[in-house]
Amino acid sequence: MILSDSRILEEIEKGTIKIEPYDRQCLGSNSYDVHLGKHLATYREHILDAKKHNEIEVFEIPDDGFVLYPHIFYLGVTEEYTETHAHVPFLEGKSSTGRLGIDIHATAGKGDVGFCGHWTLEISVKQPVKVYKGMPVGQLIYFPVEGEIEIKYNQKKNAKYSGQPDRPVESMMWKNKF
Ligand SMILES: Nc1ccn([C@H]2C[C@H](O)[C@@H](COP(=O)(O)OP(=O)(O)OP(=O)(O)O)O2)c(=O)n1
Repeated sequence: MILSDSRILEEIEKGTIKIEPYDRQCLGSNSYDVHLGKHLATYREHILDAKKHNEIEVFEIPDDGFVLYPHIFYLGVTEEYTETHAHVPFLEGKSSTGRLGIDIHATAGKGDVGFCGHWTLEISVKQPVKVYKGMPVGQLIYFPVEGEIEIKYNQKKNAKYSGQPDRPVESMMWKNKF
């Protein structure tokens, strides 16, 4: 089951879903449109190492847009800060974004109950494409959860991406023990 527009509105009123900034126009029949924040980032090194802290270079998208290229992997961020306290939020692309050859996540679309923060986007493109800050880029959908959650994401000690700021956040895989 996915929450409908009226159910998303009810949860916003209850405070179990928070979306800031919020605009009623962005609420679809069963999703909420999120927008590209003003910062993008790329990794400093060409060869990444899953055991190491790979650092990123953050830069601002100029007012007249920024061209993304297929051979470069970008991290982006949603303009929206969200909190989801009782449902599982999923970040999906928009069809209009997909039709421009833009993927907004590499493998992780699922969020966690209790996630609070801006969403980091894992962006790759099929052909060069100019993007703009504030453009609609994805949509959040919400699934009800079966059963009690023992520990919500924002209560977990080792949650790596809790409270993400309005800038892209690099992989914290290096914090995993393996
Ligand atoms: N494209 C995405 C997908 C998820 N998230 C956020 C919402 C999730 O609640 C949080 C953690 O996502 P995962 O559980 O997939 O991440 P990890 O398992 O790598 O991290 P952790 O060990 O902290 O759970 O990151 C994000 O910012 N951007």
